[in-house]
Amino acid sequence: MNAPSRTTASAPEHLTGYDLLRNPRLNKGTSFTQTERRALGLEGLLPPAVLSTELQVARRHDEISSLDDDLQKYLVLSDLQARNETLYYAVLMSDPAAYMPIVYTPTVGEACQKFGHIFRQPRGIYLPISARGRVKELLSNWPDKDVRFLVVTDGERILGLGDLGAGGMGIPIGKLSLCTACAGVPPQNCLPVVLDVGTNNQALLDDPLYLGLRQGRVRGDEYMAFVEEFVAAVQQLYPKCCIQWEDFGNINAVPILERYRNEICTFNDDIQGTAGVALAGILASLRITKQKITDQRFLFLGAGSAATGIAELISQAMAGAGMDIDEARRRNALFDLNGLLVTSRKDVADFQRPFVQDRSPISTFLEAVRTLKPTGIIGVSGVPKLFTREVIETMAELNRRPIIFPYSNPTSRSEATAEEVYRWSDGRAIFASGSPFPPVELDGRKLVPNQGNNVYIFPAMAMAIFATEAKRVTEDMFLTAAQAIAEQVSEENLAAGLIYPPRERIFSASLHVAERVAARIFEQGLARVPQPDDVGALIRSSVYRPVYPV
Ligand SMILES: O=C([O-])CC(=O)C(=O)O
Ligand SMILES: [Mg+2]
Repeated sequence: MNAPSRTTASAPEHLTGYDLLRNPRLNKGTSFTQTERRALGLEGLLPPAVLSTELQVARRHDEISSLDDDLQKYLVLSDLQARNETLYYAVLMSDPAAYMPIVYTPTVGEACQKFGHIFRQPRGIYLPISARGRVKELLSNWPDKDVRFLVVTDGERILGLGDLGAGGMGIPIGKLSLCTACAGVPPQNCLPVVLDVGTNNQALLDDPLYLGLRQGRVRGDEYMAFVEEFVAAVQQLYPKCCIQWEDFGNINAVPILERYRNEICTFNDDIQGTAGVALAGILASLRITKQKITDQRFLFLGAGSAATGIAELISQAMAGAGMDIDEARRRNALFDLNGLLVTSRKDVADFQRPFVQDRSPISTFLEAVRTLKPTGIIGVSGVPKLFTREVIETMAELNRRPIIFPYSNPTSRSEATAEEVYRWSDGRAIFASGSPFPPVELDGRKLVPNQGNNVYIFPAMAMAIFATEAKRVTEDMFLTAAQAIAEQVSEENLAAGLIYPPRERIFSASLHVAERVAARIFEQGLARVPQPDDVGALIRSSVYRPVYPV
């Protein structure tokens, strides 16, 4: 059944001629009909042929596939977004598996690194800390007045690439493109934001083309006051808006989430979204190994907020299966630059404490694997190549089907490649990486690597929140999302080692997740709309489709 669905909003004002062609939300390019051209003063401004959306999509597809440089493809797509928003989404949604690696990881990482050098047209809101006291005024310049989903970064930890300052804007833009393309959140309700508090990246500070504030990062009380002003302004201007925090350094990510999670509708994607996708992958892996979650032990490479976020959600799932929560947390060990996090270490932060092991220090990751005998290792270090041959071989000796998740992004930061992990484990590893890898041939078998990326979570979460006007985002919603992803993996997929729904089907998979999460939001009494009889129909009727306004 086709529920009525939202398309691009039609013009409140009646634009004509070039004003219409230059309005990306209303522009149809060569798809304007003869009647529209006559009525809207477009005759003569367009070549005479009228093309269907399908042909327009095919034209862009041909153009993009003829380019061999991914950054060029990224630029073609972002120019399209600035020119014809409907067509941009029609292109992305026509082949998400092909276009995600361009508008998202890994290519978006390069776009952020080169931001000042490739800048063309503005998108989103830039809030420099020099505008403290006027944040609401700046935010009010955004043309859309019903912002319901906002992704914000301060650029300090962009993927695994580090501090990219204002160049981090590429991330909120890319994440929100996927909220629309993968789960149908209407673009007119989305807002990308950068909090520009300076950068400590000297190469950027020395680059004449750098576009952010040319100063070191502001920290401490002044920083928090700026964040506070931002949150208050968002609350006043857009009372139904959810704030997604993205790619903040640990030093701010953890306190910001703690400060606001019980006050407003908000979540941190790197902590909670990544946790959801990791747990989903583990739940599906257990369907392959026929083991229980309470029999698992995980060792994390990296002990930042992504690691503790995943470790905590796994612990909650173990506790849900009957295990004591403290015992569950001890089954998730963290390893960082200074070794295993053990009780005798003096440099443990509060957010890491639940996972600290009561044993003697271990200084190498290989030794930690040998001693703790994990069933799975998860890489969230941002440092490439740390899952060495010995580490993978040891995991394969310890486990018939070792779980190996090098999650760091982009591809250049992955703890191991798919090919390495499959080769060193004789094809037995259950592998998922944050950024995509191509299929691997091993002894005549074709192995298809999984992409364990929070893209399976945050667009669906955004849609559930949008449709229900949720008041809060709870851990329980991420547990539900993880289960809703894992339950969609077919037996046939599992037999081929696949632990996530195929990316080709990410739209329908996300709508399923959104429906399950929305149902949970109603159950928890967190919705601000009346509970419908059919939550699926509510989701479907909230979904944006890339169809031109009539
Ligand atoms: O953006 C991605 O691909 C996943 C993510 O949140 C990160 O690595 O920070
Ligand atoms: Mg991120």
